[in-house]
Amino acid sequence: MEKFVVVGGNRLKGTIRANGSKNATLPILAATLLTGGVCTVNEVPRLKDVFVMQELLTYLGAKTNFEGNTMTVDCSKVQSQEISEDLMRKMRASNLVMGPLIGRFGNVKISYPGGCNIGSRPMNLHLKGLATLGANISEKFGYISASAKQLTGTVIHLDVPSVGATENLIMAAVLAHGTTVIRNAAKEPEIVDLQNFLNAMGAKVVGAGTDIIRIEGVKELGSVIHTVIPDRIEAGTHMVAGAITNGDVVVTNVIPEHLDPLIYKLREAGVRVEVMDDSVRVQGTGVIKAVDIKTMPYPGFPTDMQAQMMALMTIAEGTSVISETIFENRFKHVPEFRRMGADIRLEGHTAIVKGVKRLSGACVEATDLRAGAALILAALAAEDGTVLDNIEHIDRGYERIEKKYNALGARIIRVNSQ
Ligand SMILES: CC(=O)N[C@H]1[C@@H](OP(=O)(O)OP(=O)(O)OC[C@H]2O[C@@H](n3ccc(=O)[nH]c3=O)[C@H](O)[C@@H]2O)O[C@H](CO)[C@@H](O)[C@@H]1O
Ligand SMILES: C=C(OP(=O)(O)O)C(=O)O
Repeated sequence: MEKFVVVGGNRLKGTIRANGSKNATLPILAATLLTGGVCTVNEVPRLKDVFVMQELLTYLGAKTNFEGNTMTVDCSKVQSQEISEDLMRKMRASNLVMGPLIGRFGNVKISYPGGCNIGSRPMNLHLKGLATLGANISEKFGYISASAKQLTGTVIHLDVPSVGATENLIMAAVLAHGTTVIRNAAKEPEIVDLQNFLNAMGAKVVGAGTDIIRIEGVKELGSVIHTVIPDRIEAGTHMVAGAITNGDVVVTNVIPEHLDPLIYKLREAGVRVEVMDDSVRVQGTGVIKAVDIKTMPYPGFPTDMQAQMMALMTIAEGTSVISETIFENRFKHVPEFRRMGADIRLEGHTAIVKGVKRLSGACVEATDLRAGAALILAALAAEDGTVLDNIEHIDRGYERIEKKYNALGARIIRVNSQ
């Protein structure tokens, strides 16, 4: 078990590069299962979740090679086979192998990936969509089986714009017979990246980035070389790091448009944000004003930035109202912030954050990935030292975050604790 010891109070200054997007990489790696060709994927972040996806692909018979930030995957020898609980439970996003496996092989059996710390995260929309495409679905003893002689294109209307369901259904439909239309699809940039990856393999997908996606089935897909988009959530976290320490931070390798909801909120909060072609500069102005936040599907304010923004609001002037509308249990960081002196009241899915002058260091726990990142941010701004436990959650989504922040003037030490 490892912990972070964070010595707060240093202004972060300098340039920091965001990696390729975790949430774009995971479906893209799952999509390599759709072809017998060789897929080369650049800008793959070296994260725990990515290693789990690599392990899953290898288990299914793929040959993978991961050097630097490039992964090559050869799925020519892959067979669809039952994936057991121990592998599926390692990561929620394991469910993304479902669409490609049924699409290419006509059958898939996986253990339920289960819920997680931020909510119950059901799979009903994935399964309903696959059934609409013609799959027979059964659920028994925590396993989901789906099979179909040939999936057939159809119209699927999603009750809510689920990112994962949209991705799984696109991947299932690319080799289906005929045309599939997904309505009320999720519009996240990661779905556009998946579309670009699939089309480069020979698929015919249009509409990603809007709420109607049209997929014309093709007979087979081939080899591809693709570069993953920058991670807007990692970049956003670094931007808040600049703001919360009253620093001056340039974040490179970003697509600024993907950061719009955050850029506008930070400006509203009194932080200076300058947008360049593929970088953003965040400068503290000595004042942080309270702003209200409501998480929404893209292009709304991302739920994956809610905890980090709450960290900033804990030391804002005034009272901020933060509403979480995507996940029912994504306020587990609140008691941890309170340990650091934050003044936060919870009313259902809303947090009322009354800014305090200063946070103080404490022993706190990362309850999930973004909660952990948010606690690092709070600790950077706090008086005294903070000890942050359960940092394996943070390693799921940030590659050696302490190294990156220390290069900007932070003091974060990774320690082994038994
Ligand atoms: C690997 C990855 O890309 N993860 C992201 C993805 O997760 P993920 O794809 O799991 O999130 P979804 O978009 O599916 O979830 C959105 C909402 O839909 C609900 N839902 C989802 C599926 C379903 O079958 N039934 C159902 O009710 C969920 O409970 C949640 O309330 O999008 C989330 C929302 O932007 C992000 O927080 C995650 O970081
Ligand atoms: C919730 C997240 O990821 P996942 O969907 O993989 O749990 C996240 O990246 O913040």
